[in-house]
Amino acid sequence: MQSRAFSIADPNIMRNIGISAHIDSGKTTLTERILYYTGRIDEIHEVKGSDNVGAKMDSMELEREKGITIKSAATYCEWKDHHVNIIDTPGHVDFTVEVERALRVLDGAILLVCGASGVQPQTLTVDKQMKRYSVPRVIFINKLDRMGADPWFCITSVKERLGLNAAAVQVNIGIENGLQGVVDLVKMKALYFEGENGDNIVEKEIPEDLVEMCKEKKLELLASLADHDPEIEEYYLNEDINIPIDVLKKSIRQLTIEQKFCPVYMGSAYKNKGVQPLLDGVIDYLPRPTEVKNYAFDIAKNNEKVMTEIDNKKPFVGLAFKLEESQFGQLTYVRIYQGKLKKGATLNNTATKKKVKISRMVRMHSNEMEDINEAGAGDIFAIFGVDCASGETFCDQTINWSMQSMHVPEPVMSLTIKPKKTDQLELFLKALNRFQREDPTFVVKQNMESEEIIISGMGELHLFIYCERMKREYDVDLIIGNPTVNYRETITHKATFNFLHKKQSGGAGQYAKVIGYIEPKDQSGEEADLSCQFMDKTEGQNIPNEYIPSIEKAFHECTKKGPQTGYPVVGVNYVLTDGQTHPVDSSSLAFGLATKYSFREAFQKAGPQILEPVMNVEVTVPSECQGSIMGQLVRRRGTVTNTQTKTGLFILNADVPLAAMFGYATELRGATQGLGEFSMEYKMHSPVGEFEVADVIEAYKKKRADKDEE
Ligand SMILES: Nc1nc2c(ncn2[C@@H]2O[C@H](COP(=O)(O)OP(=O)(O)OP(=O)(O)O)[C@@H](O)[C@H]2O)c(=O)[nH]1
Repeated sequence: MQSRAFSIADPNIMRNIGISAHIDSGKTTLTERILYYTGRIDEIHEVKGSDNVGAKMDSMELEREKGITIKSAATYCEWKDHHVNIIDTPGHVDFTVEVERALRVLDGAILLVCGASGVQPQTLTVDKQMKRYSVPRVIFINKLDRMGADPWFCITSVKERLGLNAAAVQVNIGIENGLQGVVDLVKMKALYFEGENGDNIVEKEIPEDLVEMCKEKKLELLASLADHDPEIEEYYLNEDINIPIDVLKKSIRQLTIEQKFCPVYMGSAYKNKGVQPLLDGVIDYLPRPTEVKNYAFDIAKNNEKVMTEIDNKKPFVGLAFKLEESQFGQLTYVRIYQGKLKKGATLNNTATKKKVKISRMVRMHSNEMEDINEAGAGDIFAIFGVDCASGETFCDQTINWSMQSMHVPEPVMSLTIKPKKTDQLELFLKALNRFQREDPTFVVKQNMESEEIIISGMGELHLFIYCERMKREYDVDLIIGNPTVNYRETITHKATFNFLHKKQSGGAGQYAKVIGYIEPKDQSGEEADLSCQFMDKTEGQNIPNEYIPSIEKAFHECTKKGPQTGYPVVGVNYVLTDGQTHPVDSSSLAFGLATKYSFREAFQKAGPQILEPVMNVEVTVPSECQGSIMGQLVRRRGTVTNTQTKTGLFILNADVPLAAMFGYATELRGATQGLGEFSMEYKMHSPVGEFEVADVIEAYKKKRADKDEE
């Protein structure tokens, strides 16, 4: 471990960037190259390389084996006197919360697109996330050395499928095996990457055969900027491509930061072509921390929205955005939104109200670290030995601010697990506890009746990875149950209730009457409203105020377990309009029970519906498998949403219920001699088909009956 004290970095020469993409697009490979060219590592190791070293960023053993990045690692490097923090974000859809967390703290991103496949399902997801957090991006079209690569097809798919105003700032020189370099359209110069690892950039004139194309592409670039920039419009209308470099760069920078434009770079990380100009692009076009607006909520002032300022003199505000268990204790990644931090300082955790002393600060370089004594506004670093959960805010003791909370998606799938041997129970619980603190989408619940542990997450692979880590890191063997889909229940129309709960024979009596209705929530907004809300619309004192809280509580209790499937109820309002009490026999207990019965009764009348998670599935197969693939997905209740054919490949998108996707990997492999690939991401919850409803209800009844028998 190296130890080097750093002085505070100037936020004006700082960039906080992430690299996001569809699985296998080459993020790890690209990051590895970036670390190499910036001098952070001396050698290049391939992701699935035969040298057994593995790329630097994939620090977990499991990651190396699988060759996929499942945990984001933060690192930093220096490029042309700039200090660049990079978060390598995982690409697989099952790990989106890691991507979201990374995007939350970044000021800009590289959106990586595979040069042969263009926009893929996960590209859509990360793009949506970038839009949600207003992250400006530059695009890198990678793998241009691959068979079938076509940067112009990719740019069209970026424009059409992501709806981005994107244009190339480069033109490739050669393609596939013949990829030689790129033309820089801003400077109108050809760039070649010579030497064993492409370290040596040689600038030449544009090759004769590309001159016309470069002129055309430069005009396209000007056209994309002209709509938003009158100065560029002049050049464009005059078809004047000899625009001064600084004028063009200034426009690209401004429009990129405003998210009105995305400059597109291209090359091949693997073949060491085009990475250094991309780094220049990060510095030239992505924002400094000082150019990004961030807000916090002032808890002392009733959560008033306040703007944080990248200013070292202001009180410290930092967000813990990622936790990792390391051999030295819990490692917490922090992004500073305001102020600076010195080792030894004491901070407040706004969520827990606990004071914490910062005794060790480090900068991470994958799984290695460097000790630092202080860090300043805008920077990203890590602290040791601080007890907190991800998403919590730390403040200087003079203020009490909270950064906005992060969007955490609902888990869509569950598994029951238990340790094979009872003496492993303690380790088993310890591991579960740790995984939960690291990952808010990994949810652990105990079924009180069966004493089973149920883990829920974002998909099969997500849960599988945790089971695997349990074995490898804690040596706990598991008994794993069948995966189940997380259904939800809702209603389709309004239904009234008028329910009297009365028990007045012997002992203390019970009397409570509730009148009102339940109704589905308004779903006209962009995102589904899954909350359940209690509304008190009573007038007068037919139900005294003291009973209202127990009615509200009982309603929320009911929504935790829907009557048909035992899964939660979503998107329902319970509106109380009137009621009745008895001078002696009414009580909170009686009103609680009346509410439960009224809800159950009204629910049956309100057109109950069971919802299931539906996935956006993308399958890529050799063209000749087209027919069988369509058939497979239709049998799995899929609805085809898009198909395309490209250089011998057939690409199909379909919405398919998650419950129908179990075992698909094996079926696809069988039908395509192992040549087919698929990926899926959660899209929405939709009503279960009419033929399947009975099965889902039956399965729930059977489960309950089995439990009763036990
Ligand atoms: N031909 C070619 N292959 C590449 C290129 N970049 C990466 N690859 C290969 O593509 C595969 C995936 O690369 P990774 O760098 O692991 O991709 P990733 O996006 O980090 O993958 P995940 O973390 O699993 O999403 C590896 O076999 C790489 O060697 C490239 O420019 N050209």
